Amino acid sequence: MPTLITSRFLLLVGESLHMRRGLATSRSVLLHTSSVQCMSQVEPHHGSVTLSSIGLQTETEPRNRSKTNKVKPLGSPSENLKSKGKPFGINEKKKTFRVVEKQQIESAPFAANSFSELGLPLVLIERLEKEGFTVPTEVQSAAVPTILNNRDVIIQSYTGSGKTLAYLLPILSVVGPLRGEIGEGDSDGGECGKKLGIEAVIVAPSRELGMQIVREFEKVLGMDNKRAVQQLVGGANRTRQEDALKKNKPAIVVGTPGRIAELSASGKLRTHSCRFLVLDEVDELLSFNFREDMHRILEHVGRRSGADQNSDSRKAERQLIMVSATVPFSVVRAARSWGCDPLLVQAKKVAPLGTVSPSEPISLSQSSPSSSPSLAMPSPAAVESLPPALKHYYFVTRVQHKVDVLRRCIHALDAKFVIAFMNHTKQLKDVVFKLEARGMKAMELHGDLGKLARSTTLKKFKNGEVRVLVTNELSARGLDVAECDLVVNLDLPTDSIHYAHRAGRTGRLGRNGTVVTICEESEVFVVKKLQKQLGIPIASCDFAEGKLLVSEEEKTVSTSER
Ligand SMILES: Nc1ncnc2c1ncn2[C@@H]1O[C@H](COP(=O)(O)OP(=O)(O)OP(=O)(O)O)[C@@H](O)[C@H]1O
Repeated sequence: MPTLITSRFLLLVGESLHMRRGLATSRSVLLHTSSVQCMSQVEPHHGSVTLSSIGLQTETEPRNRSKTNKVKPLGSPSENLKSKGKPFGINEKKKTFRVVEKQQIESAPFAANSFSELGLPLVLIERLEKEGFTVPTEVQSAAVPTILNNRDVIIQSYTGSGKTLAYLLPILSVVGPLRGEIGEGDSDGGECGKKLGIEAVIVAPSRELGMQIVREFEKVLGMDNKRAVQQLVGGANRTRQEDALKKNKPAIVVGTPGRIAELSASGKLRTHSCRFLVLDEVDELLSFNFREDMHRILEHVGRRSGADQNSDSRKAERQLIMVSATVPFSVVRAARSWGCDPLLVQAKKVAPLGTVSPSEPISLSQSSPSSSPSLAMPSPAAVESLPPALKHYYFVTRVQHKVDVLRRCIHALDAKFVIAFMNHTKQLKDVVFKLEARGMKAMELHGDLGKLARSTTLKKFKNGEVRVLVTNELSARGLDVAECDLVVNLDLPTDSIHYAHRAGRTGRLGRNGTVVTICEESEVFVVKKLQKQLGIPIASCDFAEGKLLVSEEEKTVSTSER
């Protein structure tokens, strides 16, 4: 064990805002607590890859959709391509944007200068501005024009990079009360006041994520238009949801696979004429757990009843949008089989899916019995699942000291919003009890809790009443708490995909964030494998005088491994 600040261990906390992802220098800087700043300016961007730059300019109408967009978006992407040459723009001047106090945006992923460059209707841009969204992120800059071009897509970009708005905006451009030209200002949501039925179905793997997506829609729609979107999540009162569907006639529904499939099977949710099907966290949705429900959804949403199952018409009826930070090859296969000439949209790249082969996974390599983490090599694509500003460390301790290390870690980093992940629900309570006994406000969040308890806990965490959220995989995907500054793995995640999603709860939208894995000596080899597989440095840490020390040797090793 190191003595205080030896040559082997250098102080870590708040160390270098410039040290990113293994670019560590051998400096030893002593700083207290995490850096605290309020606003940041985004540096001019280096430009993004455009449809034209990859030769997709002419592929504006890849299929014969039965429901083509009636409205040509203002300054549509194809026009932009011709007239400007750089449709998604290169920042020429510095931009400011809203950030949560006490956090700094280090590497904001903004590409275009404004949302108006993306071909969105004016009314929608005005709404965005009102809500403080002025500059699109890179993935939004790439995805919005591609989706407006009627293309089926897989959107893959790291956690917290704004993938929700990346699909929400093109949908709201052509569906619901904010849609362009014909429908502008028509709060009925339909041409000449006529309701068009459900036009977009968004599927998410958990209630929490479903509700979060609904809130994002509501934020953009505004108070007056909130009814255009309805949540259909499991655990909530089904009859009430059915009544609301009848009464409000929403254009967009967001829900979990079970509830959507259930309502669809009972005939209460008519989605045959639906134009958009979005699968958020698609790799999770395609897992075994959701197989039957997802099959029903993929078969029925956006398909006319009686349509020939074997014909291509099932593909032509709807636009399929798949979204995740981690896209294993199984998702590529599903996109090819359920979509029509899908494109892969990443932050700086739009490419045909045909270019992706099983040996080149888009993102993290899929763990399978035959591919142990040790065999997985780091790839540039794997890095794209994790926010660039994240720092990763691990502590070695005995199992009975884990909670104490967690507590000391929180103090050392002065972390205010902490998510601690465990694998077994039963042990969450114990951790909460121990933290509370030491005066640290903590609460548990897991699937065994009722809907009300879950949402109350989440609310308390978000508004700062609770400092530590002790949870399991339920919170690993999609959960957006901008202020979350520390993620702790009290139990090791099962694989690198789970590590990436857990880690992604911090460092959202370019903010700083720290991920600490607390493990036993016998588990260190797993951390090393994760490090290799993800292509990131995960440095060993210890405490000294209440501060975190990082092993300089480990940092060097990690850096060279990348
Ligand atoms: N252009 C933007 N300007 C400012 N804030 C934005 C912008 N786009 C998205 N955000 C905000 O960034 C946060 C993260 O967005 P979002 O949850 O969509 O990320 P994500 O990529 O889907 O993450 P995950 O992979 O974890 O689900 C949200 O709070 C969202 O409101």
